Amino acid sequence: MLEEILAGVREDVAARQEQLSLEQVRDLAAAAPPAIDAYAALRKPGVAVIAEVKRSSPSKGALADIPDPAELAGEYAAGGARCISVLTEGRWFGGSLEDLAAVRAAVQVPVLRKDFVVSSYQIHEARAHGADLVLLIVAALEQNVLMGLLERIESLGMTALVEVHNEEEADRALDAGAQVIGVNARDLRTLEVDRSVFERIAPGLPNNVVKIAESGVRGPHDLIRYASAGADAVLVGEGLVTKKSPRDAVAELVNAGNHPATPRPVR
Ligand SMILES: O=P(O)(O)OC[C@@H](O)[C@@H](O)c1c[nH]c2ccccc12
Repeated sequence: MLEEILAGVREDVAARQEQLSLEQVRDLAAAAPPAIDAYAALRKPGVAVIAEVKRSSPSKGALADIPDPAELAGEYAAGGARCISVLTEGRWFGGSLEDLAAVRAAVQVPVLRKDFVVSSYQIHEARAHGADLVLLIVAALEQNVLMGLLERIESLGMTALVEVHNEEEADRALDAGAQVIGVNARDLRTLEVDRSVFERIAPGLPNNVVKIAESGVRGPHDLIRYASAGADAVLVGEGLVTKKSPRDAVAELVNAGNHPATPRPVR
C-alpha cells in the first residue's frame, strides 16, 4: 500500500515542480510569516489533541465531504485542539495544499502538513503554505534521506513529526535527531490498526521527546489508554470528521486529557 501511495506522490510532486520550480517555491517559503513553535505547544500540560482534516483514506474510503476545511479547523480550534493536521495528499486522502493554506489562514494554533514527504521540494511547499510542522514517515525513507529532510524542516524553523510503527523505526527516528515522534497504530503497509503498538514503543523513548499516539482514537477512552502509556498528544482524524459536532468531539477529548485523573507523561 505504502509503495503505491508513494509512487503517486512522486508523480504529483514532479508535475507541480514543472509548474513552479524549486527556486520559486523556496522564495515563497522564505517570504512566509515565521513558523509557530509546535514543540513548545505540544509540551504544555495536559494531553494535546491534534485534530485532523481528513476527507477519505485508503482503508475506509470516503469519511466526510469537508467542503470548507477552514471552517472545520476553526471548529477544532474552538474545541481546544492544540494543533491542526491537514492531509494534503490528493489521490487517496482527498486533500490539497489549498486546504493547508485555508486552514493556516483560519487558526492561530500550529498546523501540520500531513503527507508522504519524499523530497525537500515538499518541505518548502509546506512552509510556503503556512505549515509549522511536517510529517516524515520513517518507513518511506532511507536513513540518509530522513536525516536530510529533518534538517531541512528545522532549518526553515519548523518542527518534524517523525512517524514510526516499530522499534527499529523508533531507533532510526532517534538517530536522526527527532524531537517529536508519532507512533502510528496503523501499519501503512497493511492498514491494520493495533493500539498496543504505542504501549510497546513509547516507554523506550526519552523524556524530552514529545510522544504522539496516532490513529484509532474514537473517544475519551482511547485517549486515556494512550495517556496511560505516556502519550503527550493524540492525533485524531476519523473520530472527529464523522461527528455531528467536531467542536464538541474535540472538547470531549481535551477535557479527558486535562482531567486530574488522566496520567501525565514523566519528564
Ligand atoms: O483517522 P484516525 O484513525 O484517527 O487516524 C488519524 C491519523 O493518525 C492518520 O490519518 C495517519 C497517521 N499517519 C498517517 C500518514 C499518512 C496518512 C494518514 C496518517
